[in-house]
Amino acid sequence: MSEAATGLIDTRVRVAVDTPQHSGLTGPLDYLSERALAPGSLVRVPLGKRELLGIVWPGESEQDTDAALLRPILGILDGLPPLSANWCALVEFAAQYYQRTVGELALSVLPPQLRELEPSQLQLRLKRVAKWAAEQGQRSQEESESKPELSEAQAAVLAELDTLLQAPETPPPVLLYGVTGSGKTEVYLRAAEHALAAGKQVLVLVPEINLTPQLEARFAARFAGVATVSLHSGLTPAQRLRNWLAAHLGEARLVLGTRLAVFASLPQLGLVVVDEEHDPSYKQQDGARYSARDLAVYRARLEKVPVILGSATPSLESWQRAEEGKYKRLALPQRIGGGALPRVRLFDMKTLPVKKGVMTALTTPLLEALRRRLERGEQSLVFLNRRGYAPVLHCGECNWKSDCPHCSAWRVFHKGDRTLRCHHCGFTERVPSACPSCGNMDIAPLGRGTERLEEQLAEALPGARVARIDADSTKNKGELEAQLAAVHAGEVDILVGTQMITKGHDFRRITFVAAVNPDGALFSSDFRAPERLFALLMQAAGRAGRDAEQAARSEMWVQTWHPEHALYKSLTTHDYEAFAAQQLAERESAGLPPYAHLALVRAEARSVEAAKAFLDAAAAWAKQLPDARQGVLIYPPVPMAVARVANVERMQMLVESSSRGALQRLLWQWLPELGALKREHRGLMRWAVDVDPLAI
Ligand SMILES: Nc1ncnc2c1ncn2[C@@H]1O[C@H](COP(=O)(O)OP(=O)(O)OP(=O)(O)O)[C@@H](O)[C@H]1O
Ligand SMILES: [Zn+2]
Repeated sequence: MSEAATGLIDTRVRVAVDTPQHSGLTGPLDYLSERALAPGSLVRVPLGKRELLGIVWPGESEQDTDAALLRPILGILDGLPPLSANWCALVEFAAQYYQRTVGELALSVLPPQLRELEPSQLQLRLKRVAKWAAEQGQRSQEESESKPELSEAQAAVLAELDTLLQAPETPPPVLLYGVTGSGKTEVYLRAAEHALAAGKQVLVLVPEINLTPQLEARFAARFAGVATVSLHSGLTPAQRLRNWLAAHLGEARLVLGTRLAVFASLPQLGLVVVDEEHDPSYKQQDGARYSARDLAVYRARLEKVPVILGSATPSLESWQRAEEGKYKRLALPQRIGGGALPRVRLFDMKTLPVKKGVMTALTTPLLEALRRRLERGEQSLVFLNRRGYAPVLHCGECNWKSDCPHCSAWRVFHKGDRTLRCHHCGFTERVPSACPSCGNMDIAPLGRGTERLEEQLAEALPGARVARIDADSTKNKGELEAQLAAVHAGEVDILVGTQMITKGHDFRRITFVAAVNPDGALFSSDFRAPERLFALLMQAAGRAGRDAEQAARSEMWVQTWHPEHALYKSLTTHDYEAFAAQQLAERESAGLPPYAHLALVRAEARSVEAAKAFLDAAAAWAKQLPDARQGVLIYPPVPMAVARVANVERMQMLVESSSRGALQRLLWQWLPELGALKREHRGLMRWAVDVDPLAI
């Protein structure tokens, strides 16, 4: 030890650490080590007065700094194989593309517990993982469920996949475009089976935690004896570390997870699947605002493995790439067993007799339709994308409304626990018994959310078993599983819920789906709102008639004031392709993604003026960069849709270019300056950049 210490202490290593943003340190830092360390090794290093976890980063250290100024590393997490070069390359790309530092991103995607682990604790964890893997292996393959016979379309898709896999070059990303209920999951299972049999690890991404149990069960049933782990934010820190280690050590062969799983360490990765690839949840909304779908594609290319993006309503970005031939499109145009998609009926709200006051969502014809299903013993699903009892409470005397004192938003009335709750900042109070402004006792809810809809349905249809699934009804662990199980078991007649119930679930008994108030998104200022609405309604429709025997009489009911709208016309014919073509044409003529590339620079401050002053100054600085600004347009700052949250004013500035490269070049030169600029703007609290933002 002492010999090595004297002889080799000056071996330089580059280490990625999570340096605080204000430190101005952006790249990996140089340290001294007693011995050369493989890139990807985990080490403990000093930074200021602290001791941090770091990753030995690939690449050359800066030889010109004086070795006497460098500090030695403090320890090595022995027994842990290094992170692969591909993993480091993925993180490096993501950090660059989304404008973060490598160290920050790398450390933020590792399980948090890894940071505090003593070497002795690590040894213990490693032993436990080995034991867990041995137990998993004991279930015999024979316990696996039998495989269904493939439909013709599934077989054709798999044959094409096979050809792609056998070609010598890296396969292009595959866009699996399959209508709802067409058996996309079976394709994932078969593709996974191939990869597993070839000794590879498989990564499957799903958009939301609430879809993981169902998928986990399907994979577990098919692959008994194959060590499987999940990775998502609902795990305890200990579970997350264990699962991450299992994947990193190659013990877990199958990894299922939400967006953060795209960064799982998978030394033998052989296949990536992104289910419901259009889903907005794949975009991280704070910190490094990455798109897990896009990174999955990047990672697959890096590792030279196939990636399957599956959806009934692909994102327009992916669809466009398939149209250009950059992605290989494989289609499953029919439902399994020949079941039809539900007939879509647009109900024109204008045909209702005009009455004073709030319109009811439960129109007489809708109640009739629900009653018919009840009589036949069939299930219905009623979809409303707004939770709570009513979005606002209102006083008819003085016009008081339940606004949030801290946000530019209403507080939502939750009847169950008699609270007024702000869905933006969380500010919660008990419902006042009289108007806080004039004392009038008669304050009334305006509009409706799922809670009220549930109540009204139960009143209007006595005897019907009505259940509600939304973020409020599923707060506690196990509630969602229990509620879904009740639906599957036929213990529910009418299921009310938010978009949570429209995605992915393989409900077998539902023959009727109603969207009671979907118009809101038609006229939104966000150019992606129609795309999201269309996908949501197609997904919702997709929950009906999944059992081929009932498919013929399955129906979707859409209550709208705008039945003539092109979006609804495409919905009635289940014509995603027509909708996509129309939207893409609009986007092209308006110069919007995927024909242009966007970034948002956001600022948060105590006052509107401070936020605006910072963004104005930032824009002025960028205008001095003639080279970088080539072909890049910077728009004036505007308030965000919800301008004030928790007493913070939020503004944003759109940056646009038809060239991804030009946009990236500008951001690279520009953003490092904003740190210095922030110091000159005292009122500014935070700024951030969102590359490829989803919501504008
Ligand atoms: N080849 C097959 N033979 C019999 N049943 C099948 C076959 N393939 C899939 N299924 C069944 O068909 C149903 C629908 O399949 P799946 O849930 O995979 O559809 P999907 O395309 O993922 O739909 P969604 O987009 O709505 O999630 C499932 O119950 C599945 O078990
Ligand atoms: Zn609030």
